[in-house]
Amino acid sequence: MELGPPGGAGPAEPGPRLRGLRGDDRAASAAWLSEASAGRRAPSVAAVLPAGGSGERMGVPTPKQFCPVLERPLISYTLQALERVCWIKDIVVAVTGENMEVMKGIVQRYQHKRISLVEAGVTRHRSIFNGLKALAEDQPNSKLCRPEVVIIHDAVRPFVEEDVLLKVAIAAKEHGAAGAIRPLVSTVISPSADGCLDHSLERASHRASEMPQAFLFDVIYEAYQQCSDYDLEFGTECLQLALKYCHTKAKLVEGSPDLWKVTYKRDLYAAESIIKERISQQICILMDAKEDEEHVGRCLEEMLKKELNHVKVTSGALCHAGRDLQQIILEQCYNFVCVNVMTSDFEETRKLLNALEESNLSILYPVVVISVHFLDYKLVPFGQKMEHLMQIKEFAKEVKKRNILLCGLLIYYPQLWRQDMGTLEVRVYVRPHTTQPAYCC
Ligand SMILES: Nc1ccn([C@@H]2O[C@H](COP(=O)(O)OP(=O)(O)OP(=O)(O)O)[C@@H](O)[C@H]2O)c(=O)n1
Ligand SMILES: O=C(CO)[C@H](O)[C@H](O)COP(=O)(O)O
Repeated sequence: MELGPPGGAGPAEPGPRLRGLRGDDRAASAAWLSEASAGRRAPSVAAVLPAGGSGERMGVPTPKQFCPVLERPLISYTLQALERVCWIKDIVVAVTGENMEVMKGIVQRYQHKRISLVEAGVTRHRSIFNGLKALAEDQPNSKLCRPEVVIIHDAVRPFVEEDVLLKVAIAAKEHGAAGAIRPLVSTVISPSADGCLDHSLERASHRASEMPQAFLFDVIYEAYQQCSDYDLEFGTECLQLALKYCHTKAKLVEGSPDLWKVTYKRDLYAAESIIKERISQQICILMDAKEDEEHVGRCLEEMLKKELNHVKVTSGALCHAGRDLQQIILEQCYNFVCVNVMTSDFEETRKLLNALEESNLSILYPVVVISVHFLDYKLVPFGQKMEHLMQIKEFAKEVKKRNILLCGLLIYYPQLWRQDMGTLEVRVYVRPHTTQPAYCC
């Protein structure tokens, strides 16, 4: 079952995040990515996401991959993380028949791209095998093609970044198999049948195996085809299958601490706080000037980019940037700076507020909107400008009822300074401590 536009609409921008890659890794990644973006023959890569578990350890009726975190199902964050990676061509998700409609609804609601759904199996290995089968069968009606490299990633590990995906994919191409590892948090011990300690493992020489893992498709598919029923039933390690059935020794790649698997209820709270932390680092700047126009607004944008991790900019009047904005809201951006260069009214800010209200984004978590205007005393007296801008108080009172915190920023910026953009120095705190709407100058 295939969802999303045929051929798979790629993400808007490649956005490779090569942070953390060094020396040879960086060179290999750069080569891989430049081939991918030039449409040349970079290895084709697909991903399989097992999402057919019942989440017994979580102890809630809803399988954990569908549990809401800030109103959005956990699996949607994982899909978002994978579909941002432009060189992953197809994403095959294994879901139980019972949850197939729920999953289709999620794909549709959050407009996930390049997704195909297959029926899960009774164990994780069987679910993964079903995903691989869908990629292996070159069926006439299928848009899926057999990839050269396949990434396997649990649906319940939402914080996977492009750099680790790239590292395991590159290592899999070279070694046949690769997987992310982490240092052990606790020592692993082996109990004997009488419940006493038999022996303990030396912590420093063991590692926790995490996800993502990547394989040459032919290696892991062969391993699953050869796999005994016992291993399909009780096995927990795909790297082990590649070793046991294809004699392929996996390359181990150091992963980040955020790769952990959501397993217990407390993990949902941890996931929520990581998402909130990321939200506070994301900002959308809406600028009513055109992209090529040099203005202090651009200067503000550059400064924000230095301070925050994810800055998105949409330029031009909101009526043109509407689709961009819908997408940004869909990706759960909660901080907006509306820069009014061309006008001194609130038309653009008002359109943004309307779009936010319609989206219901602020139901669970407050949205912050900063409306920025510029002042030149010589052209308009300060008092007059302030009086005009004080209308914002009324808007702010209104939208605060819907959990949108609106405030204004008036920047003194005379014509004289416009030749020298470097003179502007503003610090914008996108999560103001006060919820009192005001204009600061
Ligand atoms: N028959 C199964 C069992 C598990 N999984 C998936 O494999 C991943 C990792 O498994 P795990 O954390 O063990 O998930 P659950 O089996 O759901 O959890 P629990 O063991 O607590 O029941 C999850 O994305 C899960 O949905 C799967 O696709 N098919
Ligand atoms: O960490 C992993 C890879 O090694 C898997 O996520 C883990 O093995 C899944 O196993 P289970 O479904 O039993 O939690």
